Amino acid sequence: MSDLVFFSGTMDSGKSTLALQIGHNRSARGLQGVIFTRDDRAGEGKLSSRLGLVTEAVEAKEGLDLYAYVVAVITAGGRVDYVIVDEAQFLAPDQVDQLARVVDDLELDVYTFGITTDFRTRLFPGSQRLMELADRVESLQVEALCWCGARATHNARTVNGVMVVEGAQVVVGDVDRAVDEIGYEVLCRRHHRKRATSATAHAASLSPDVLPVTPG
Ligand SMILES: Nc1ncnc2c1ncn2[C@@H]1O[C@H](COP(=O)(O)OP(=O)(O)O)[C@@H](O)[C@H]1O
Ligand SMILES: Cc1cn([C@H]2C[C@H](O)[C@@H](COP(=O)(O)O)O2)c(=O)[nH]c1=O
Repeated sequence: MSDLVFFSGTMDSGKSTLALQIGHNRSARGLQGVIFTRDDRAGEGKLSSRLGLVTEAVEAKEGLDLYAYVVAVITAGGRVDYVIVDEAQFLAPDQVDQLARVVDDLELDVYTFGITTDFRTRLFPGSQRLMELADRVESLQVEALCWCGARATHNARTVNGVMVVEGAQVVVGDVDRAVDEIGYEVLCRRHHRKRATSATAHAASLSPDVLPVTPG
């Protein structure tokens, strides 16, 4: 029985690393997969992890029919044993339906990886459709942490270290950007609600208002 699996987690929780590991373990046993990605930080047609590993992938551009692509590979004499999709939050809902068809009609396992919610805590359309259709939704074992030490559950977008709540849903970026660039920071829900990033929390702790009063 084949499955559509959605591995979801915050940014920086090891999703791309796991995608690469799943692909590696299968190819080490002679299996062949199709790897899709969309808007990876490393560039078009790349699946990259912060651990430094990167592999070639098919860019799942807007309008690419993922089911038709896999069928075309098989029709051309290629072998497909499984499908991996990274940055799956960026897929259109139709493309997720096409992946479900790959599972049901071609009887292939499809492993998808992505963040569920955007910087405003709203579901990405692709992630919403995955949660609706997936046979299994799996959380990553290596949890990312908020600056306070709690488990990070949400993704904040930052400019100069300050959390912003206006802007386009999709802005490709990373968690370790220079302060003057648009960046991201993972936070627990409490600190996402309070818009308290590590930079603003650090600044507040240094503020004279909250410094302990010393006698004399
Ligand atoms: N220098 C490092 N040493 C060990 N682990 C690292 C290092 N840099 C990044 N990582 C690990 O890589 C994870 C991010 O991996 P990645 O697959 O790129 O995440 P995601 O795809 O979820 O954004 C981090 O959570 C951390 O566990
Ligand atoms: C929260 C949020 C993120 N993004 C972008 C930023 C990155 O390019 C990817 C997530 O990649 P990762 O491998 O999980 O780190 O998504 C975005 O476009 N909009 C957002 O709201």
